[in-house]
Amino acid sequence: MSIELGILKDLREYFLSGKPLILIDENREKEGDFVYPAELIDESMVEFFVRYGKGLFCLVAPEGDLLSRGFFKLPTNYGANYFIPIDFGDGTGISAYERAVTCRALANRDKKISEFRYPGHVMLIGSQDFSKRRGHSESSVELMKMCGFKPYSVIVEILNERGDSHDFDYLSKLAEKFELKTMSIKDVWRLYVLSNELIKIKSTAKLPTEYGIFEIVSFDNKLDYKEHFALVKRWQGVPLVRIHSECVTGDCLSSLRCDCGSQLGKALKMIEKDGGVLIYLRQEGRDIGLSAKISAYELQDKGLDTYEANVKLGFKPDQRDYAAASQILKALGIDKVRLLTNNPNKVKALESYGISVVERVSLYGKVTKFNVSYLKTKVEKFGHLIEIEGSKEVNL
Ligand SMILES: Nc1nc2c(ncn2[C@@H]2O[C@H](COP(=O)(O)OP(=O)(O)OP(=O)(O)O)[C@@H](O)[C@H]2O)c(=O)[nH]1
Ligand SMILES: [Mg+2]
Ligand SMILES: [Mg+2]
Ligand SMILES: [Zn+2]
Repeated sequence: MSIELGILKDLREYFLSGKPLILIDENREKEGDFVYPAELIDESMVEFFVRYGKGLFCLVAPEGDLLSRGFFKLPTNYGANYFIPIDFGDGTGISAYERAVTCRALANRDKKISEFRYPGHVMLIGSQDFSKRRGHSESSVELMKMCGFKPYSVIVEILNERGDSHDFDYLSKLAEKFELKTMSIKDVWRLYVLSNELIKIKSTAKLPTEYGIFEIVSFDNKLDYKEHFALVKRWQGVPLVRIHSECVTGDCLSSLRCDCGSQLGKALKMIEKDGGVLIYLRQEGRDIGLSAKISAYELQDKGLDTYEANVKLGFKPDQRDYAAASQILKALGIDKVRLLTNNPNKVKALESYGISVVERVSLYGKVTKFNVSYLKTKVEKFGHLIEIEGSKEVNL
């Protein structure tokens, strides 16, 4: 059994043992929620959520499921996906026992809104596509499904003694005190990518190029809905693979500010000769987009380096995720690669998504007086393995 399936099996047993998970959103909200399967929740778990969570007690279901059963959205001016809060049964609705009954009733797919009272005391949230929104709602529902429960979760934000919901230290102390498991939404995303086939081959055509004749392949992509594509040359054994992030300035305009264009040409030559795959990821500007990259260049013209400029603009130094690349490789029937890169983070990222990198093959681009400081920053701040002085491609 893969490690991931083992994790999910353990998690199922953990929930069945009557313990909630602490799910941490480290990127967007920087908050932690208790999460528990709606079909299992009972009075004592609701009481625990209310006593130790203290945030908004919510029941999450896929948006389409709620709409199809007649539940309706509350108006919102900022995109929150709250639905009308509900009660099941004819009591006051607020007791721990009654809120547990309401959650379990909603988890019974046959029950329509007409069997509930509203507005009630259990806030309903519609979860959306996990590929489009990576919040507590989406990740908790997907986690329920991956653990073999129905797609209904109960969540509540965890507030510390002062009522602050952004206290990671408090979360780890609470986890220790009650021996609770914690996971990040990023962990859930990785399990989701490993458990679901989100990218499939769509079309394949012949593409004669100056470097030789390749097959160009497009994909149906339900992972991030971007138009990544691949160039393939039939290979023997473990394929030579280049995972190339889009760089319009380098790849199309032969910019000398970076080494992307020369890397692309070199990679195509090597793949044409050895056989293998070039995956072209639509991740312009280390995934900040072209116009933001030009703003980053503007800051670099004023003296910031490529790392500092991203951060100054409010981005991470490198926004990229390689989940799509891993699924494209699997769609092409590849799970072992010889990877053309100087970037150790790409190797680590691919391996975290289940691709084994049997060899890293350096791919030096041109070193020019226009890109030497950019390359030095990549070595010093991103850990890239480029021997600038040693590179044969130097024309300073
Ligand atoms: N934000 C930002 N992105 C840049 C800058 N210069 C180049 N890029 C982007 O960096 C990415 C480089 O992609 P790759 O060459 O595939 O990856 P890498 O990190 O250089 O690692 P290698 O595999 O060793 O080439 C592209 O998306 C470029 O658009 C810059 O100054 N700022
Ligand atoms: Mg949240
Ligand atoms: Mg590069
Ligand atoms: Zn570039």
